[in-house]
Amino acid sequence: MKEQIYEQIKQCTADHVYEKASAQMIADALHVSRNVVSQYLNEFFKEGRCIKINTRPVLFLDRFLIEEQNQITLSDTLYGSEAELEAAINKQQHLDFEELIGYDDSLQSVIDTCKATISYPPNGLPFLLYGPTGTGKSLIAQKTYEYALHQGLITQEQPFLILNCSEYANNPELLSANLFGHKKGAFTGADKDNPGLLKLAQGGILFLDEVHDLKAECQEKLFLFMDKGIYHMVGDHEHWYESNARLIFATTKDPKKCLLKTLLRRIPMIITVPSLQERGMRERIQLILTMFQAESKRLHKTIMMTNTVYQTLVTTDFPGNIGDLKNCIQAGCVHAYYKCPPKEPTLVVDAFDLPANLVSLKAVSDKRGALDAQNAVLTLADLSHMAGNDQRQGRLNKRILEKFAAYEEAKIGYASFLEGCFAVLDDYYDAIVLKKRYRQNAEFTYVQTLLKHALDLIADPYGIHFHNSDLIAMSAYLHDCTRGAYARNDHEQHQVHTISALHDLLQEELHREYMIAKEVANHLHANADLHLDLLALCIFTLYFKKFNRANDWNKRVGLILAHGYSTASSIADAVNRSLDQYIFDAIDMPMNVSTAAVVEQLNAHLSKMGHFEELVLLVDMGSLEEIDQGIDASRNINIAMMNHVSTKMALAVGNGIKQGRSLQEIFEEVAQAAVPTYHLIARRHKDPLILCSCASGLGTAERLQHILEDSLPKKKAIKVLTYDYNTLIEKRLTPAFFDDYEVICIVGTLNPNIDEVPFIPLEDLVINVTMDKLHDYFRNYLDMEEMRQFKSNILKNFSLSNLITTLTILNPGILLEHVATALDHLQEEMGVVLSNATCVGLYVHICCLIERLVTHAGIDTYPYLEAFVAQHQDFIAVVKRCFSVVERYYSVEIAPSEIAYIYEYIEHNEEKS
Ligand SMILES: Nc1ncnc2c1ncn2[C@@H]1O[C@H](COP(=O)(O)OP(=O)(O)OP(=O)(O)O)[C@@H](O)[C@H]1O
Repeated sequence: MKEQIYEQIKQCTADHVYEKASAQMIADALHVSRNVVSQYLNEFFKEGRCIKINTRPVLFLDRFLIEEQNQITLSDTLYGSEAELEAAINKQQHLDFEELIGYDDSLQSVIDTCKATISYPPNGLPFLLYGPTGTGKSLIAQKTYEYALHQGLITQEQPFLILNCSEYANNPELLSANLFGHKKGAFTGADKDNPGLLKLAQGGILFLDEVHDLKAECQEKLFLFMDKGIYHMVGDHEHWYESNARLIFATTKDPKKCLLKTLLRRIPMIITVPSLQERGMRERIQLILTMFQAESKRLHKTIMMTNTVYQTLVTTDFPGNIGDLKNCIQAGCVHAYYKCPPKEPTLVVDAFDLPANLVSLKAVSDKRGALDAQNAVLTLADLSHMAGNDQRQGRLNKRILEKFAAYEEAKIGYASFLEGCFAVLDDYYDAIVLKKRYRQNAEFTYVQTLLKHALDLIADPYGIHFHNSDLIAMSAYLHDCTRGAYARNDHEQHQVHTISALHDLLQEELHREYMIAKEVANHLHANADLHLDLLALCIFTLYFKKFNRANDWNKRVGLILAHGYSTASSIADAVNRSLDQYIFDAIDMPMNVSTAAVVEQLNAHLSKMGHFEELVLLVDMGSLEEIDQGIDASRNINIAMMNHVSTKMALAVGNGIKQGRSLQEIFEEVAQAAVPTYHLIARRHKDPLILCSCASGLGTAERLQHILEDSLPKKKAIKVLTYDYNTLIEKRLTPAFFDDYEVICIVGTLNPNIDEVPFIPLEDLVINVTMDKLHDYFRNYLDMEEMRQFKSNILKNFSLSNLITTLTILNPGILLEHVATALDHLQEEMGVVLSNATCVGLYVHICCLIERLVTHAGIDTYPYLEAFVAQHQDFIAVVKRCFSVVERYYSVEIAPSEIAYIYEYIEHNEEKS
């Protein structure tokens, strides 16, 4: 509802029917309560969207529309009356030439010349406006005067006077008398002195319209005045009179044919004013709009027109140009006004209201059919859209195309062409941003938000940054693109070839900016259905180049080519972002493509890249020679390649490119730094571990494991595992084992000699010689109290009898007795005395051995068994003898493999002793 009310206000403002912009009238129109409307209107006023005119009733007008229509910025939004508002507008305007439609387009050069000529020191120069009737010559002369006034060239007291020479075509004497003045009695009827217009225009401007009707004699007199500043009044040939009036002439006829050469020589500037036909469609729509607006204001009615009327007005070739068009519109409004009931607020002008000679009845009925089908009744707001917004954009497009035409015709070089385009964009920016000539309505805000999002997403990562005001200018352009399609297409139809040539040039020369523009265009199209046509794409490309003037992205291009779903693009994106510049493009390749396919993709990519001089190529794998040979040889470029890609490296290369260093230098440095270094960091927490491994077999080890587990105060903190003795000595501990465990020590019967891990012989635990070592090995894992407990448990659990009881299922007392006796025999027979520790070790080992044999789990493997048997026959025989009682008692047989281990014990004893 709120926006509906605002729309109503906008409509009333657009149509100049201010009296309908009161709360009551709007409430009636929208069938809502007056109070609701009033509340919203006051909100608009507070938000600064509406102007409030404190009359009775109070009126509300669309502030932005008023500002746009008058091309001003209002500081106040509250006025006592309409007159007060008008005065505020007039005060700000000081517009002079800007009031002319086409002032910065078709009339631009006309106006520039007028300004320059009238300001020429010391007193300005005369000039002649030449153009068909009704093209605005009188108006331009009038505006020149206002300009001179505003510029302080003349004062308020110094007038603008007009002499239309054609009015005196049949009475040249009277013309002369009016122009130069006359003395009393100079001719019949001259009953008093007349100073003449030249004198009256002293210090100001005298506009001599239709000057071709000035007789030769008069032209000569005028020539003398222009030459010497003096003249005779009619009837007084004795005195010379002086005037410093500035002269402006106008004619519809060829000046060379209708003016004396002498006079013509005195007029240094002949300014040709274009006909209505030459004004182009946009200006014509603007003219129609302002003329209808003027009528709407005058008649206090909203004006609409049928499509037929509109079509007629835009297509008819009016011989009397703008004057005729105006007459036609006025006549149409007058006709419609008489048909319209007095209280009807809207005036619809239809084809029958126009002068009969303009519209053939057939055409009317034909167009009526089409009209009904389209239900096309146009409001002035529609016209405003078609002409107003589009005008600026159209001008921008036109000027860019003019620059391009000059480039194509080799009148300017590429650099000047670009600079020229930037200047055009700057002008557009001035018009939109500095002069605040853009109406920031909801639709505009929407376009701006969309564009900002697209630019942040797409352009920003490439280092293209812009100010908010640039964004407003671009949004205004985009906004216009979405609107005045009608006028644009009409106007630019014949320029399709030029536009496509411009497009090709920019794609080639500004390839990267072009690609960004294209991405933005695709984004806008996909997300908001906004369509950028080819020319708009070119304008966006130029904008991006303008924001990025300092960098020549298109000279050296970087390309990352890597396998994987988004490897290359991710690296390129990261580097472009961190260097804040568009350095790398990326090609992502599937994992399993051949080098030939890579080269094919590469060439396809390069062919789209336009003109560049150096290519820096980073590929993740593949032969550089093959790639080099595959690159399209016709490209006249330097190539630097590296078959290695990482973000760090791409960053270093990118940095070198950004700094403008030579490719040789960049790559040398990068290659040197590319040698990889490595460092393994194992931070994972490993479990501390005691490993039990016994030559007496896994069973012994497992029992040992249980004793140790029982002895440890914190069972879970330190793990106890078993490991097969033979595997251990053959294969050692694998590195993976150390990855998982922190092996504190190996406890067992025989030393497996693992370098990295200390060994605690079982017997040492029994005979109690290892307490210091235990302290060293376990201090990192046990606190003082735990250590004390651990040691005391070891003492308790590792007494020989306890150990044997735990390790075997046999009667420990009998078993130990047998083993001790047998070992005593052995020492005797061998003539050796084994150390206490070795004995204890052998007790344990042999007890376990016997139990294994009893339980049929004997060890029949021993590395190098054959060699042992061959070399140690005697020892085997001695053992057999000494242990014959044991063998018999337990009904077992000690195999050579078992004897080999006993041998090792004894041999170690020798090493120890
Ligand atoms: N650029 C313009 N913008 C708006 N209105 C214009 C413009 N040019 C002309 N007009 C309007 O067109 C009408 C004809 O203009 P004007 O009388 O100045 O033309 P002219 O060339 O002097 O004609 P003539 O040669 O017949 O004297 C006027 O009502 C004028 O206000």
